[in-house]
Amino acid sequence: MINVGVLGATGAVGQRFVQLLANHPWFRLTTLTASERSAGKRYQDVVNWRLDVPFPEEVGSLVVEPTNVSAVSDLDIVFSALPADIATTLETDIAAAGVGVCSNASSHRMDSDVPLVVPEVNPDHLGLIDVQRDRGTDGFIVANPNCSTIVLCLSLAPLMPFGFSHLTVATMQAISGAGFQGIPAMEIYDNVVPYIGSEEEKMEREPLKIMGSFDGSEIRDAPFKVSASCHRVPVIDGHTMAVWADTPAPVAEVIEAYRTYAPPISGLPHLPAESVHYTDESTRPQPRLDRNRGGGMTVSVGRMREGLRYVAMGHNTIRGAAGASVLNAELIVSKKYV
Ligand SMILES: NC(=O)C1=CN([C@@H]2O[C@H](COP(=O)(O)OP(=O)(O)OC[C@H]3O[C@@H](n4cnc5c(N)ncnc54)[C@H](OP(=O)(O)O)[C@@H]3O)[C@@H](O)[C@H]2O)C=CC1
Ligand SMILES: N[C@@H](CC(=O)OP(=O)(O)O)C(=O)O
Repeated sequence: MINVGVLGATGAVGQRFVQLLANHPWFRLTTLTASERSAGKRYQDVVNWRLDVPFPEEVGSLVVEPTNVSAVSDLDIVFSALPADIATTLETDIAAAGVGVCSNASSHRMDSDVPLVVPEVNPDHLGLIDVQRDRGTDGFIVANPNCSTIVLCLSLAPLMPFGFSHLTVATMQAISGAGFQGIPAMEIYDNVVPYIGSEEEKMEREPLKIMGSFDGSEIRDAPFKVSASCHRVPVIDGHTMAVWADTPAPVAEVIEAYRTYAPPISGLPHLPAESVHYTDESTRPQPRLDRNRGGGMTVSVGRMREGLRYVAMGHNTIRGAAGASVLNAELIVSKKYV
């Protein structure tokens, strides 16, 4: 068993980490951290458990640690669900102390030596860990992308062989994406908010790195352009997006590619049976009906039309956040980096 911890374990993403790690077959969850407000108390006494799954009693008596290097320096891997401003320095310091950091935070995603990984899409980018280790530490940072970016990139995986030069995407993002304190009920109930700070910029640049090529020392960006418009909608979990790609590929061939898509990895506990599920139903995918497919790890795609136009949807705090990091860690272990 590999000893792991969660930074920011009381938050929206932190709770998902705890859900996924409490009974993990490879990882032993020994350490939970949060802010000074929560430190020193038992997790079950301090966490306001808001997930739609039962509280994992087995970790309830763990005492929450303050979030600092010494709290986690004897672990093999830490999962970071910290606000980005806190993650920036802390993740670097933890990696320098010899610990592997699998991060949800946006702080290091675009660093040239940090792999930005979706395991089914760019598992080879983990080679950047060796570039980080050339600096003389066993520790490393591996980031997972923004939650909307992950759903978009998985939905693109079967489409890549057809080629395109310009993507347009309009998102409908769940309120859990803003964190537990993120958006007041009075703003989102009976409403749509057509702005999410920095989200469009992330969706426009992260896919180019993820879909880029790795030559053993650096990533060369993929040669397409993304135009994004991001919107908050009154859905609890599940980011939906309408996508337009400028390819003349025949719809029937594209749908067949989705149906037969097989990722280049296997044998990881959180790899779902289907990473991308194509549905023929004209009113799907829908967040309420489809977000828990594959334990929340499957991205659902439908409404493929000439143009090429389609709709994609994925669970933002599982596939888009905690589940993405856990799958990254499983890939890291399977490739013997830990
Ligand atoms: N929500 C989502 O869908 C996604 C979120 N992310 C990213 O994941 C990270 C966490 O987001 P989310 O879970 O939504 O945020 P939340 O606000 O729900 O949780 C924040 C967590 O960080 C802790 N924390 C806050 N301030 C400090 C501090 N000064 N020192 C140490 N710990 C602190 C909190 O502890 P306490 O309870 O004690 O205050 C809590 O555990 C962010 O970087 C976010 O951008 C990434 C992808 C998707
Ligand atoms: N901004 C995303 C969630 C998030 O925190 O993204 P990032 O990890 O890129 O900061 C949303 O609101 O749905």
